[in-house]
Amino acid sequence: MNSRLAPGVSMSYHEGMAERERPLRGMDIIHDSRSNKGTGFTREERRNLGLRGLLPYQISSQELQAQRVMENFRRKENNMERYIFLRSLEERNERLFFRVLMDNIRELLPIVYTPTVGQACQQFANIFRHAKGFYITPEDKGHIRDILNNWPVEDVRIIVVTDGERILGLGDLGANGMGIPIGKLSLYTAAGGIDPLRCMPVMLDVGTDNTELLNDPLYMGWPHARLRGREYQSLVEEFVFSVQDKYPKALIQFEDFATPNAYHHLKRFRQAVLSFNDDIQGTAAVAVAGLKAALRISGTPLRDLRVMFLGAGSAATGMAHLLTRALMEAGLSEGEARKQVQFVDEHGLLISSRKDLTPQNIEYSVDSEARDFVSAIREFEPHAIIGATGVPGTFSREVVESMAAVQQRPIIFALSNPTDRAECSAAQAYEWSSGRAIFASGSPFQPLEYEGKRFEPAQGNNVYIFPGVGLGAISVAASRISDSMFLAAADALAARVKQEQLERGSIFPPLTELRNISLDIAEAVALKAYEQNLARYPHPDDLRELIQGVMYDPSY
Ligand SMILES: NC(=O)C1=CN([C@@H]2O[C@H](COP(=O)(O)OP(=O)(O)OC[C@H]3O[C@@H](n4cnc5c(N)ncnc54)[C@H](O)[C@@H]3O)[C@@H](O)[C@H]2O)C=CC1
Ligand SMILES: CC(=O)C(=O)O
Ligand SMILES: [Mg+2]
Repeated sequence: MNSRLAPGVSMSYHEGMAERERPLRGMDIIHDSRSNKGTGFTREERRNLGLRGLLPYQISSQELQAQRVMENFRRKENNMERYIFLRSLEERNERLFFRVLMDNIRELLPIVYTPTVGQACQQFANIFRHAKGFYITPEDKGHIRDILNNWPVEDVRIIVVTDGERILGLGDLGANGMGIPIGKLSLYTAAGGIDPLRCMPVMLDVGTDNTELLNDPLYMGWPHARLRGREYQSLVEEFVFSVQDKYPKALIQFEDFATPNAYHHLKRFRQAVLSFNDDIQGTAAVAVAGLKAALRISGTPLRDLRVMFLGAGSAATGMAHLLTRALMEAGLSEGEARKQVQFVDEHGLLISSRKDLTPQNIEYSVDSEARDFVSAIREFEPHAIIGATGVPGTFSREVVESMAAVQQRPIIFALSNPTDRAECSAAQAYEWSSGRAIFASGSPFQPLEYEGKRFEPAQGNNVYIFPGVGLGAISVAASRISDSMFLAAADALAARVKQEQLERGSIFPPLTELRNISLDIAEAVALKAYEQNLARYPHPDDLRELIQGVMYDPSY
């Protein structure tokens, strides 16, 4: 039993959580999205809360309201309209929004998340209706702790923060990137069962180098070139330590930072603060899980696995790092494991003589005659290629055919988001490999038929990982997040893949299982936290029951 408690950290998840809630009545309750039930208020509630006369007569069950929402949703003409519709629903009736999202996750995920959320970020200023989330600019320097008091919640547990510089594969979107923390946190609630009240989306609005945005009169961010260097780092530092002071139990998820900053923040804060980088670490866990499931199809032992990454930025190097750990668990030395991983980036194979390698690249650089992607594939004969470039078309026909020539069941992960940035489509991967590819993509592709056989392409996205990691970490008040937790998360995810799914070529469990997947991952992460002496709450009698007990239920 571990009962080390940090200052400000109480003995259990619920302790200290009660917010000073003002009793609402009448129109105020209807205008309060957290309390509002719309036509769902019962006759008695209508009498007691001063609602008589303010609502149409009929009382709708939440199920009926959800049905009405989905009918309206499906009538919308395009995905942006659907996105706006869902966000507006959230502003009116938060519980109904989450009910609908949880019950229709397959249909709604591509709207609140990739690909549509990418488009929503690009048009953020045009579709803006209602402030959501917390914005920090360089003008707040020295005052961040103060202004955090403006946030109306006393006990925040999950913060997703971005500075908007690398939004999906769409580049620098400045303050418009706020759509990403908002979207990720919707999934923390829908998949990870985190009460939305405990979630805080944050935009570190340090400007943008996107001149199109700077010249757009509708752009709403701090209208300057990006703050860089020391001033930038010290703003991030002030933010992190202000959050620690105000919310000592909160987990900070860094999201969509440009790679040098992503690694800088990870290195700077991972030991000091409960935090992780989703693009580096969450993506890594989903990739390792996907690879382990794919090897069940191809029959290759994990210790033999050779992987070639296209792209050598935060996502790819994060995956390589965790994969190396997984290979070491399978019995290889670190040196042997690294030899089974290679990278190709926009300048070709990462060879030791190159002068442009980052610290994360150098350890994987090789001595080879091959330079371009296809010749590197022919020489290395990888079992898997994993794309994280943000550049569509980079898994060309020649690339896929080369993979099909060296492997009977080539593993092809085109992980870049949104859909129009994917390295190749599902149809291309199946067609160019004569139906032999084991395929996954960051954004969803529809099921398809190839030569009479039905394929259900899997979505290899960190959405399978971060909600469970966050839930597990905060359920036991972990003091930090370790690599072993991500390996445990990957194993918990891979364990949920059933044989019949593998037969349809799908290497991740159905998205409809996201809540149970997150629960499994949370349990695995929490167990690791106890094992590594990183949990600050005492060990409960039944860990799974404890975690399940804190999961948010939007029903009324
Ligand atoms: N599926 C998922 O869960 C996730 C997907 N991603 C996606 O991964 C992509 C990359 O993200 P980061 O690694 O953070 O970006 P990054 O900018 O750090 O890395 C991009 C890498 O691609 C390389 N590259 C660019 N053009 C290339 C080309 N034509 N051929 C080969 N390599 C090329 C660059 O040299 C760089 O190494 C994004 O599209 C993002 O949406 C990121 C995180 C999670
Ligand atoms: C999924 C994700 O985190 C990304 O594309 O950046
Ligand atoms: Mg991301």
